Order: sequence, then C-alpha cells, then structure tokens
Amino acid sequence: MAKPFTFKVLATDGKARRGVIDMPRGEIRTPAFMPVGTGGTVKAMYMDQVRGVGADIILGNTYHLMLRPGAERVARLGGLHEFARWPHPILTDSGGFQVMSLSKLRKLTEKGVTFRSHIDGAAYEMSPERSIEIQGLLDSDIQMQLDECTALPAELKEIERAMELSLRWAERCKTAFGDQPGKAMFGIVQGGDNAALRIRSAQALSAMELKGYAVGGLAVGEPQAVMLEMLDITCPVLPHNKPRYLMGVGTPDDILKSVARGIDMFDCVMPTRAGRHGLAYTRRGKVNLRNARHADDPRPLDEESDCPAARGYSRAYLHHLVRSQEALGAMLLTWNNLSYYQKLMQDIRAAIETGSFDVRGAEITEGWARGDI
Ligand SMILES: Nc1nc2c(CCc3ccccc3)c3nc[nH]c3cc2c(=O)[nH]1
Repeated sequence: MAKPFTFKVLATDGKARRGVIDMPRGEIRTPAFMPVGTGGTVKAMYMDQVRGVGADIILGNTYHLMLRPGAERVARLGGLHEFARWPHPILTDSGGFQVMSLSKLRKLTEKGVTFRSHIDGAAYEMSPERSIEIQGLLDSDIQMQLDECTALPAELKEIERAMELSLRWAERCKTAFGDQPGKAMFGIVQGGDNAALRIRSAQALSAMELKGYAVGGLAVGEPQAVMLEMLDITCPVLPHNKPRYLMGVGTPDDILKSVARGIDMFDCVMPTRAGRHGLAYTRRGKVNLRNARHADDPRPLDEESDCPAARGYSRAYLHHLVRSQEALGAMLLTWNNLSYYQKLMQDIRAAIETGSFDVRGAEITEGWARGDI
C-alpha cells in the first residue's frame, strides 16, 4: 500500500506551527512556500534549480493544463511529474478560480462552470467531478476542490450563495476523489470578509474530515487587515492536526503575519513574476534593476546569499540584461527571488523551532518593506 498522507506538528510558537507533511513523493517542511508552476513549468527556471533553492513542492494548474496540452495527453505521457521532470510533490488548483479570472463567456450553475478557452475560444465544461478527474490525470499529489471564489467587495447574499455552493461542490469532490491513500484532496474555506460565513464554511468542511484545508477567497485585492482578520476567525475553527494553505499569499510581511495566525502553506506569483519584470528581493529590501542608477554598480545583489544569482553577478550586469530584455535577466532574477523566499521560509521554520518566531518576525523581514535600495 502506498505510504499514506500524514501531517505532523513538530513545534509551535504561539499560533505558529512548524510541521511536516509526508507523502509518497517526498516530504514538505512547513511553513512552506510553493513556487507557482502553472503550465507545468516554473517560468524561467530549470526544475533542478527550483529544487536547489529548497522548494519541496510546486503548484500546477488544472485550467491551463486542460486547455494546453490537455489532461489526457499529459496522462498518456506519464503524468505531470514525468512530463515536467519534477519527481517531488505537486499541488494543483481545481481551475474554478482561473476560469473566473481568465476565461471568456463563462456560465456558472449548480452542475459546474461552462466557459470558453482564453487561448482559442473552444467551449469547455468543468464540474467538480471533471476537475477531480483532470487532477487525477495529471497525477497531482494534493488536489483542490472546485470552488467559487467571490471577488471582494460583494453583497452578503452573493458571498453566502458562493460559499454554500462551494460546500456542495466540496462534498461532490470528496466523493469523486474517493480513497487515494498517498494523495490528498483539500477543501477550500470561502465566505468573503464575513465572519459568520467563514465560520460556517470552516465548520462544514471540518466535518467532512478532509486531509487538509485551504483558506480561499482572499488575496483578491482586500486590505491586509481584512485578510488577517479572516485568518483570526477561520484558523481556530479548522482541525489543529491538518495542514492549512492560504491561497495566493503573499509578500514576506503577509507570510509572517499569516504564519503567526496558524497558516502552514503559501503560494504566490510575486517572486517569479517580479523576476521577469526586473525586480529583485534581497534581505535589505527590493532592488529595481531597471533603474539606471545600477548601470555602474559592481556589487552583487547580496554577497552573503548562497544563491549564485545573488552572489555572482554585478548589479550593472543585471541592469544591462534587464534593459536589453535578455532571457538571462529573467532567469537570474527569478532564481534570486525564489531563493530569497525559500530562505525566508527556512528562517521562519527555524524561529518557530527555537521559540523565537514572534520576536524574530520583524527581524526576518526587516529589509522587505524598504523600497528600492
Ligand atoms: N481555487 C481557488 N484558488 C484561489 C487562488 C489560486 C491559487 C493557485 C493555486 C495553484 C496554482 C496557481 C494559483 C488564489 N490566488 C489568490 N487568491 C486566490 C483564491 C483562490 C480561491 O479562493 N480558490
């Protein structure tokens, strides 16, 4: 029998948890940052580099992969791990969020969502059952339920309708997923910025005894204070011994404050997207390499970093690459940024282990908030 999916909390510091998820394809040290690999690639990175910066798991995307190259084709080619040469755990989103944010002519009913591809306009239908089927064809290790994420601000009755639909879809996804010991299907808490709806959603999902829980419906433009308040309300209602994944978050400051409220897993396009736009994250703040003031600067981004991209190239060279739109510019800055995020998570895990998380929090990201240095 395949090794089952297990989560252990190894240490706590206040509400912050240091844990580990153990799966057949490897373990995931939490709190974890999961690089986004939407179309089966972490853009501008070799998978060996992604592993090299310390990532235990990457994200894939049902919506993008079902449109191109197609879920059945990926299955025929051995599944997403084989296709993309990433043998470690993969978490895939269910696709609903991307349908609502990317596709055209979408229609949402009890059955599921019908939409037209943003690539070639072809018509598709995505039901909870089809979403789980596609994630199975991709051989995804952690599969997300199909849900409806309400854009904020929204009318209370609209938030309630979407939250209740998502609960019915969670039941259908749980049934469709069945019993796959080495894999997991996570429920997604909805409920917008309303405390009562968040509590109802978290309670109903907890009663389904799923292997993990995501907090969705956030990182959709709401103020950080609203996001954090929803975590204060939601996390205590979720089971202590199951992983909690905050979808789409976030900046180092968001991550610190969310770990402090009991979140274990994060994903965000920022480090990779910023890298492709010439922005470098360093311990002493952000550096916009497009800025002409770097043109003659011989210093590396961070000589103390163990990432070759941060230590081995001058800012002048990086500025030149970015200004010339050379592919190497995006590659080196993405490498630097993912390394920065993984170092941040490593420092957070260490701080929780030594009981110094709440004190060290500010110190860990002291440079983050500073602007261009
Ligand atoms: N299913 C779902 N996804 C969300 C994402 C995408 C995360 C994702 C997972 C896997 C690959 C890419 C992106 C969100 N991103 C920001 N806020 C988000 C909210 C939700 C949400 O409520 N539900």
